Amino acid sequence: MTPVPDRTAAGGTAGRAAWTAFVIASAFFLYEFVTRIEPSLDTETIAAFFGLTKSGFGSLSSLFFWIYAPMQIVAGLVLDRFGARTFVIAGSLCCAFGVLLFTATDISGVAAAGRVLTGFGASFAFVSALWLVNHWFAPERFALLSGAVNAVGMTGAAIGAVLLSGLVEAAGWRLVFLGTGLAGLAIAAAAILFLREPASPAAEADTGAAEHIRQSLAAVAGSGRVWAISITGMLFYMPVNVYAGLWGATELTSGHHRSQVAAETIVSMVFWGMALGSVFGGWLSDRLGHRKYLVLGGAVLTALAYLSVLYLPLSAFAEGALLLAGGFFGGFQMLTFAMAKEGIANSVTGTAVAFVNMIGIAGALIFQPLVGYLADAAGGNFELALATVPACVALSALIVLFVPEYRHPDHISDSAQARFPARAETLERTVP
Ligand SMILES: N[C@@H](Cc1c[nH]cn1)C(=O)NCC(=O)O
Repeated sequence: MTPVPDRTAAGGTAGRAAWTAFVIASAFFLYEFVTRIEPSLDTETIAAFFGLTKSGFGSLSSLFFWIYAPMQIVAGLVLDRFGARTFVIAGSLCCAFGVLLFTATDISGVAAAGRVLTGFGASFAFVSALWLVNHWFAPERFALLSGAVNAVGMTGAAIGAVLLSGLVEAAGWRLVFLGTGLAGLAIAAAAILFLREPASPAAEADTGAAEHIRQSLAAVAGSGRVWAISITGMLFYMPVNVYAGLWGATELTSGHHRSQVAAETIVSMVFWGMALGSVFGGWLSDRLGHRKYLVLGGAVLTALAYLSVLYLPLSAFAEGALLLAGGFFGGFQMLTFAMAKEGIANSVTGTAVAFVNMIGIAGALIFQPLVGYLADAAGGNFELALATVPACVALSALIVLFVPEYRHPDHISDSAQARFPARAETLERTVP
């Protein structure tokens, strides 16, 4: 067992350093979320500027994800070995320089290199934030604070998109990209000046690169429990990627005859619900000291909400309210990160979080085109193709039912042991 460092972050200098790390890492996550959606703010002008067709522009924009997804596991491995500070600084710099390169050129190949650099830097944001939360704060605060990181990303991106589209209209996309590039440099500067490394097993690690990779991957990718949780997370996250992120508005306009603006507004409820639900779910889970049945209950309620929106004759208001609820209970999928990392040693937290995230993002790369293909095969019937959304979420509930609720001793702090000895013992036991 790895000794549990003092992660109580109760106040004083340690408390300040912990909260500073939380704010900087959340700001980096929010920032990378803005950079990923930024090209969508003025697709036609940007495509025309680089002389690209719609599909060429789509490919240019999606380069972000092609580097972001595989880099997750690399990010997790290096965080566990070297700590987070260097990678938050380097990641935010790469993200920012990628945006600046994109705006400085009129050659599509150079813009593509900029997009790859942005995706590369961005890949460190989410995993670093959860790694810092894990190592700066007590284990009983992980679910709440990781949910809060998610909420910052979601609300920041939602509000940022509205603000930035206004600015793009007023000042043009290149100036807005220049501004966001500079904002990234400001985050890197804040990290250089204020981000402190927490006490973690990385500080004492002396294994060679090959041995570290072998041991960490064996602990994470070699664990059936981690695989089951990752697939649960992927299926549970599927409505966000597939419904809210791509096809939901199309289904509401074509199947439910909503206007484009009404459909976009209704779909945006998913993100607001998620922001609230990931914080509430995390808070409740930390309070109860349980994860599994909250994931299960959240998934069942999410599936019911999407089933109702897809197949019941409802008013626009009721659709919005149900998607808010679907997003809210969908926010409970953030608990899959806590479940995965808590089952194994503290020294591989970054790799575990990164693995769950990578599988979740891979789901988007599979399901987004799959639903499009199903809709085409069904003669353009999205209502039918989107049955996969509640079906996947229901499947996630079924899978998590068979995942044991288990907490490795590294993730039970001394204070929790002292306060709840019986609960600590129960959590350590494998409960089917
Ligand atoms: N909530 C995650 C995605 C996820 C993966 N598995 C379960 N949930 C998320 O938003 N990650 C942020 C990212 O961009 O990587």
